[in-house]
Amino acid sequence: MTTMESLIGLVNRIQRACTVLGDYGGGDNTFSSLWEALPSVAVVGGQSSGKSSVLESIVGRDFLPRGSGIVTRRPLVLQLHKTDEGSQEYAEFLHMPKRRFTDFGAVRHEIQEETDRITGRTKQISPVPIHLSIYSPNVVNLTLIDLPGLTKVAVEGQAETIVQDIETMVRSYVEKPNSIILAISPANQDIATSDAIKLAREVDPSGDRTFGVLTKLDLMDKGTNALDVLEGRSYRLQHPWVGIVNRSQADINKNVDMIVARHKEREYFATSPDYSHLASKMGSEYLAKLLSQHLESVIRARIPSITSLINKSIDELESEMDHLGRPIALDAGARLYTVLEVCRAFERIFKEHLDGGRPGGDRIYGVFDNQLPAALRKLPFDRHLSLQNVKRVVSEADGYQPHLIAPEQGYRRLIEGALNYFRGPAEASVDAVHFVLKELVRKSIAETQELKRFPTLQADIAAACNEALERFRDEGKKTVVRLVDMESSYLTVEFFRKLPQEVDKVGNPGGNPGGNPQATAAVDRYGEGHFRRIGSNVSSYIGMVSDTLKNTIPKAVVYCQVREAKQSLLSRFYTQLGKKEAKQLSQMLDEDPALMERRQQCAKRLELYKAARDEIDSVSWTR
Ligand SMILES: Nc1nc2c(ncn2[C@@H]2O[C@H](COP(=O)(O)OP(=O)(O)OP(=O)(O)O)[C@@H](O)[C@H]2O)c(=O)[nH]1
Repeated sequence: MTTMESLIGLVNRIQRACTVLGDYGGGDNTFSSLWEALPSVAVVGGQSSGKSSVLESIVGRDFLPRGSGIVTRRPLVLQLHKTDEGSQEYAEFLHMPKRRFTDFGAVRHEIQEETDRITGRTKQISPVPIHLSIYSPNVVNLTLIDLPGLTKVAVEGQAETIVQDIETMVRSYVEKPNSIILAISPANQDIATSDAIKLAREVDPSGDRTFGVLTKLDLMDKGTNALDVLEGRSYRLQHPWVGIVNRSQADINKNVDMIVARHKEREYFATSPDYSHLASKMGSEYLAKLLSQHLESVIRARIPSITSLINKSIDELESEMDHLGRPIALDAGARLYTVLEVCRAFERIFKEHLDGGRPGGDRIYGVFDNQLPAALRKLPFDRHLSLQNVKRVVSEADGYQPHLIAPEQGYRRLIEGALNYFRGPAEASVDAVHFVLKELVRKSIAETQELKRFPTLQADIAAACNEALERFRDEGKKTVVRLVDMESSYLTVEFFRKLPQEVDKVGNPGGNPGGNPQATAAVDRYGEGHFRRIGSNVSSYIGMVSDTLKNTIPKAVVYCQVREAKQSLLSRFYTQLGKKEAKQLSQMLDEDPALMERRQQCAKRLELYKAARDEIDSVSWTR
């Protein structure tokens, strides 16, 4: 069975971890707050209602700052730990963990000093809590949060907004559903005017989590009593009202000991004609026990939901941390490793785009299968091999002496002229593939999760890839143009060997294969049929070349561009990287500051939740 001590102690430890890691609610809303999930008792009351007195009575010690105006200007998280009878009482602040305070006057002084450290000596308020733990045999295990007293008017030296600021801060504590409200009202004032009850009614209309405390019962006018309130007739709450008699100002001035004051209070109720029937359920000691039991039962009920919040938050934070990437190491070697790792991740994605697995590589095949053949088909060979042009080229090639057999020069000029047209589609294929590759680089950079954190490295990789792709494009162009030039430099002889026979056949419709070609040529030399035949011969030669180039251009493009991009897109970049100094490497890894900040916050949060999970696990083991 989990002990009460361990449960309240558990929440105390988690609360301390929360404060150390900056989670005290109300702050950064991008994270779910663990603090807000923890049950706590918030002490609320108007100024001079007796809040400090109630807290001191519960502790049995005089340790809170006193004075005029707003004394409590930061929340005070007061964690009470019961120790063995006879052991020495001491106090500890979270902000100075090494020091044990046995002098409670010094505790008061430190609360004042620590308040001023954040708020300055002005009368400003701050939501950052002060954590104070008190270890004593005279307390019960309990955690209370003392909040600034609600006020109605700003006094000299205070900002006009102070009234609202205090209410906003107090409200932020009491409106969360896990907060138990200790609403302090003085008995010598009409309950209907109580600031504490007014606020409690707003945030907890059912009165489920409000404990009403009535102070100053001894200061009520003679002949009146507070039974209507204490017995729940004036304002009904789910929990019974508790009446309190604290030290009067005169007692404080006389330094009446708190333990003596507790005795006096007990005596007051025991002997009071009005309240003796309620005596066992009145007084600060009873209040402390009641709260402790209630807090314990609330914590017990909340543990499963706190555990699931913790586990859910750990999962979320871990996946966010994965997403954000690990923090970057400081030494040059580790930085170089990080850069290489990121580059490799990028290259992996780029290759997936080319090889399949990710889309885009198919567009390269699209260039070879559609764009190139379409461009080849569109070449203006009809114009080039029109009767008129063939006639002109052949005649010009013959000069003053017409050809005798086949117009060799004419053929060559016509073919060379036609072959030149192939340069266009060849170079266009190189360009088209270049743009596909460039687009794939852009996509791959965007898809490389690891690169997202490093805008500079992203730009460097993009520049290196584009530079490499330009080089591959140049090489690709040279190669395809060379393929075309090769076609011009040496024509396929075999094709032409067949020509005289064909000419012969055409010239000899009778089909005499042994006929004299010279004679036939001489007959047709100036006829249209002769030029048409030349045109059609050249056309079929060009068709043959076109078929060849349709196959060889893609080979050249893949060889020079695609294969190179796969194998050595970042080769030069890697060579340069090896020469870089630590400083240049760290410039490459200059993360987006917002991302760095977010990672730090996530890491802190994760630490908090893991610490909290360990705390909960440790309690479970003691069951
Ligand atoms: N006689 C008597 N005096 C009380 C009682 N409770 C508080 N007082 C006195 O009322 C005055 C205000 O009490 P505090 O405990 O300082 O009240 P507080 O709400 O903490 O006041 P601030 O911190 O100024 O908001 C002090 O002089 C107390 O001695 C009580 O039950 N009986």
